[in-house]
Amino acid sequence: MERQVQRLRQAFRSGRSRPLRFRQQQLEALRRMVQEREEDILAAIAADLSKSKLNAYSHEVITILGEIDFMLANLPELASAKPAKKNLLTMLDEAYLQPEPLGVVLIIGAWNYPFVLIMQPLVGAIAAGNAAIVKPSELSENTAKLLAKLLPQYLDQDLYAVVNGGVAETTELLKQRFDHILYTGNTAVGKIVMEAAAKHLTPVTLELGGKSPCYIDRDCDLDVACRRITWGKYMNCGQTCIAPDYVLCEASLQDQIIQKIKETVKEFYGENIKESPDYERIVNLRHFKRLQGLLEGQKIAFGGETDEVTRYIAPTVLTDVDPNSKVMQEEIFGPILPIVSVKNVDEAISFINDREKPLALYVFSHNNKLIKRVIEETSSGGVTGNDVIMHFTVNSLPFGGVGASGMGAYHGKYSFDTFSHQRPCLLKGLKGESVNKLRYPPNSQSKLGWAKFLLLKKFNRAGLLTLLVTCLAVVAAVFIKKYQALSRGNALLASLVVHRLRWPSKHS
Ligand SMILES: NC(=O)c1ccc[n+]([C@@H]2O[C@H](COP(=O)([O-])OP(=O)(O)OC[C@H]3O[C@@H](n4cnc5c(N)ncnc54)[C@H](O)[C@@H]3O)[C@@H](O)[C@H]2O)c1
Ligand SMILES: CCCCCCCCCCCCC/C=C/C=O
Repeated sequence: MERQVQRLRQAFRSGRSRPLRFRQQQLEALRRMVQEREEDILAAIAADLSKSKLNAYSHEVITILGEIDFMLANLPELASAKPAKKNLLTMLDEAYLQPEPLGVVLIIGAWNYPFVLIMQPLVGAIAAGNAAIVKPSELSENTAKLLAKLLPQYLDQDLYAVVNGGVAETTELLKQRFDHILYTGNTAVGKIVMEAAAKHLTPVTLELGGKSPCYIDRDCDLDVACRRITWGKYMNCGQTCIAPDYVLCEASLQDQIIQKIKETVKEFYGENIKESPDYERIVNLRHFKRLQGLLEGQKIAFGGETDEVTRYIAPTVLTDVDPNSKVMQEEIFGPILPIVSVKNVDEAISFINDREKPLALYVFSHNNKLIKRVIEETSSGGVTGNDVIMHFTVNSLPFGGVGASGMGAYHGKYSFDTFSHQRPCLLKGLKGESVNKLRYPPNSQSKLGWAKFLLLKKFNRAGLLTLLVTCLAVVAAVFIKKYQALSRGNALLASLVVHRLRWPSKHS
């Protein structure tokens, strides 16, 4: 592994990944890969998650094609130097921010959206001019194998590599020095990644999880709210980082919500959910058993059927859930939706704030003020009001967590920024030493006065007077220079000009 990282570092140092044309070519190659190998990609995702190819396309492929198109359209602007504001001491100089690639970056993906969670960060890393190693999740082994086969066929092999494997291989990989690590997965492993990164002072982006709450207000269109929640909760069989984890609402709303979600489940997946091409399965037996455990002792409003052989768990709603029960202690990451009743919005806000900061927060209400209030008085990675999941699809919004749900963010411009260093540059000329004397020793009270004026824009009367005299001296010097030049050229014309120049001074 050490040699692999060294090989990438050498290629990065050659400077090959930096020219914009090269980055564009690699992104175009990535797009070609997605288009030409679409069938293989959909088949791999389908095999990993028992997902229909249509769903694999709309959940994963669309996102990546959109991200590549965005980067290709915006790369020149994103990579360009941005002028910076200057102070009085540097107003004649050039100040700007120059984005530069970080070097060799590591991207570790999770299994639940195995293609998106590797490819979307990779697009950002390439766009920003880095070399990259990607480590797909071993739990989504079909997509992992396919990525290891396809990426080297389309991308520069010295700059981009795929490492496959589980804990042992990832542990070995994390011993190497990287210039940035973007990790997607659970919080416990996030801590392991951060600890390993700290040994090399490597910055990290941690895309973690958490329990994303969904508050439904009394003043709300429950039909619409329940339809949207049903879609976001049971998509990918609940195995979505930003799925609404649980519902908070007033007790009087519970029965209606249960009824409406039940009807929507039927509308979406039919009478026989097991037969629906749109309903996925739990990724493996360990997660299946974990989810079964979360159902124990709960009041099941509907759903709850399980089948170990196919790892099927029906869309399920739990009612009157005790906030201290197990299902409310860990991220569910499956098709189980607990409803917890609260007295009002104040109690909902306290409930959210008493727990770790979630990755997403959802509020449904006709009352915009209430939505804004919940946003104002809580914290979460992202928010969608009156819908779920959809903030993920807006690539002008950074995607990431806060507190226990992660740090840093990506998507669109934010991916480019995550994998770049914004290098501050100040370019000065070699003239202007008279001004520079102000900062050279020996120091004096008057120099300090100038420094205060130039850097803090603070001045006293004496300072103002000195400034006025200096300005006049500068103006006089310019006039004298002009006069001398003209007198050398044409004495007659010069005398006329001098006459004119003198004229206003009489009246000043
Ligand atoms: N924020 C996001 O964008 C996002 C997206 C998807 C999933 N998630 C979160 O991820 C979690 C589910 O993913 P998961 O963790 O089950 O996925 P996972 O099991 O696929 O693990 C994620 C990655 O960590 C690696 N890994 C596992 N154990 C490790 C160890 N001991 N040392 C080093 N690396 C190790 C795996 O090989 C894998 O590549 C959920 O909490 C979910 O909310 C977050
Ligand atoms: C025609 C339907 C288009 C629907 C588009 C919705 C796309 C949703 C994509 C969700 C992807 C979520 C990825 C989340 C990662 C965390 O687990």
